Amino acid sequence: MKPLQKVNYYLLVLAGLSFAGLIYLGYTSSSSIGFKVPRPCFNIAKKYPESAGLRLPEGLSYNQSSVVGPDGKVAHVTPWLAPIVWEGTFDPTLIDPVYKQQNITIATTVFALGKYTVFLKDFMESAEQNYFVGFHVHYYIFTDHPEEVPDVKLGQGHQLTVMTVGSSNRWQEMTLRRMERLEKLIESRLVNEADYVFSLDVDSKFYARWGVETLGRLVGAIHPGYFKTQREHLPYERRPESQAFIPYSDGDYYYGGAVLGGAVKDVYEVAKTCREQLDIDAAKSIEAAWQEESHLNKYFLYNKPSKLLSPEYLWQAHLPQPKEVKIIRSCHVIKNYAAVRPNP
Ligand SMILES: CC(=O)N[C@H]1[C@@H](OP(=O)(O)OP(=O)(O)OC[C@H]2O[C@@H](n3ccc(=O)[nH]c3=O)[C@H](O)[C@@H]2O)O[C@H](CO)[C@H](O)[C@@H]1O
Ligand SMILES: [Mn+2]
Repeated sequence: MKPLQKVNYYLLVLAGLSFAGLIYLGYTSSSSIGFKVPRPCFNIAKKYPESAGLRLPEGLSYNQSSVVGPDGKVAHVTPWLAPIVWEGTFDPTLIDPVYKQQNITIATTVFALGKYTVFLKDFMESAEQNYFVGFHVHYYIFTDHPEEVPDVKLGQGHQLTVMTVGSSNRWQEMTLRRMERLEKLIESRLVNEADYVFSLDVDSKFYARWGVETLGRLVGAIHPGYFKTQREHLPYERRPESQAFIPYSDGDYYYGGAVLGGAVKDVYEVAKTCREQLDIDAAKSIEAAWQEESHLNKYFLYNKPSKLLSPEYLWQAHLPQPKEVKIIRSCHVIKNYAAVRPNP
């Protein structure tokens, strides 16, 4: 090889190595705590702005979104064009095979502390009939009574881990600490173990399919009690001293605290932010009107979910079923508060 050819050759090798290095960095440095990067593309967050989140500027004046229009028809999209999942908006025969190809795992956290372990059997048995049947599901059951976790036969691809945690003597504390525990679980395990995560209330039962149609970057469920309510009457936290404060002039949907889901990375941001806001409130001895549900509503107001689940996915047994709700997929059971909660 002539000297000039040699230099060219070395330059080519160097360029090749640098290119390989760049690809490697793209794969490994896309997130600070090393989230499982969605398959073949790297730096997806940079490439697709949607992954960076849909923020609403504070102080903006806009009309409230309606879930049921004046014609009695339900809305299938939000004003920021996120789908609202209702019966008839998706086709299981098409959507299941599409998601099957992705070989995804859906982590699901369920808290059953104190006397709430009584809800586990019905929750788990009905989940096994309806919840992501045929997909990889990993339940993480948080409880202070591990011996009370029922032995429910799990379907193919479903597994369960019991997470033993300390007890609390206030029910508010048990529900409030879910955000912190979810944040820690994501950091320690879910970053490597799952693609999506749902955090669900245990005092409920599944009656119909809850599947891959519910997956998205950031997912919330419209609370069944308030989907026809004017914004000024929504039960948001209204005291400016709380971090969950939302002014009467603001707000669109009211989301139930019983459902939080999405891609692991996005749910991590919710859990971390809400935990921080809850800590600030606690230091000021203020507890939001509906505990973490109030903080979740604040988060979702300014960081728009990419998909909303209709009240089909979060119903309550004491409510009459209106004509807009064709099917109830998951329903909160009627509970005797005095019997299951340690304090009023
Ligand atoms: C339908 C809906 O959106 N429900 C929300 C609502 O009332 P709920 O009456 O549904 O709250 P809840 O009593 O079910 O508590 C929320 C969850 O915390 C856990 N838990 C609670 C108490 C206890 O002693 N042991 C225990 O394990 C359990 O997983 C339960 O499902 O407001 C709560 C906070 O105020 C939560 O935001 C709930 O998600
Ligand atoms: Mn509940």
